[in-house]
Amino acid sequence: MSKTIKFTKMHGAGNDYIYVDTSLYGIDNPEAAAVKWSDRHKGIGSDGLVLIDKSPIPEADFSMRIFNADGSEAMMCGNASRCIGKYLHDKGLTDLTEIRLLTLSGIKTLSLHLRVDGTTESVTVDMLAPTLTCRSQLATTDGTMTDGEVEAGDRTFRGTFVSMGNPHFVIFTDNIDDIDIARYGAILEHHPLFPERCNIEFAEVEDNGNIRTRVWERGSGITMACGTGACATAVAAALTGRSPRHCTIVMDGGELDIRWDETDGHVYKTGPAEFVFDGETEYT
Ligand SMILES: N[C@H](CCC[C@H](N)C(=O)O)C(=O)O
Repeated sequence: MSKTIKFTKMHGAGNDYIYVDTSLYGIDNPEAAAVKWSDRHKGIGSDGLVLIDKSPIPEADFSMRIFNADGSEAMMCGNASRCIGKYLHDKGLTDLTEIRLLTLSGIKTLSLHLRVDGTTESVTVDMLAPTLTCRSQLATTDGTMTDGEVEAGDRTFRGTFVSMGNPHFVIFTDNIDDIDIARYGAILEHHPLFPERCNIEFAEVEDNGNIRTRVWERGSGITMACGTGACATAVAAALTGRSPRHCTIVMDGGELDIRWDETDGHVYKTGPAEFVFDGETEYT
């Protein structure tokens, strides 16, 4: 028995997702829906599927789940969290401009920056503190890696592990355009070093201090931007002395402002959130 589902397409710096309010539409197989709907030729086309709901606990206002284009569920999505803030406010589902969002990696606070007409121009998200030691996500003896060597096919890369709930491996290079990201990103995503697979960032610190970063996302491949990846890149750059704790991450789809706060240790990410279109699709 099929039913009509209303969805909204949005993107954060080009990282585009399909958003469904599951307080209105039950999606009992989100993994399969994510695969079907993300297909850019036979489906709606997106980097994945984001489900929004009311929070089941009083400590948060709303909740989110995120599924990559391959159907795998992730702990968190930085770009989607900003779009959720815009979605909830601009669709009149809340008049809060500080929204507590429950995710699988904790409660993130979204601070909306509104235009004169009241619509959401950009959003700052308290992404909480990074995790630098995580034996379940990094198979080293101590669960950490800072500028460590990893073999990937015919190349050796040096990278730093940072978890923002979801795992990231940040590789700094002097020439980002010299790296075949589709080839080496795919190898590294599935590297035995990463028991839960991994998001892979390739980053080049530019003369003006900005960090140009391209990303191969776990479960979605090359995307135009990755919010948690931008946070991980900024943390890895500060950790290894390549950048101060406040920097701009320049991704293919746009720029994200990242600040790793010295006082509370949290990472604050500010960036755009764009509405693309509302649509309907059949769900069986
Ligand atoms: N591919 C990621 C989830 C999406 C994160 C990304 N799109 C972001 O903006 O943080 C993972 O499997 O951990």
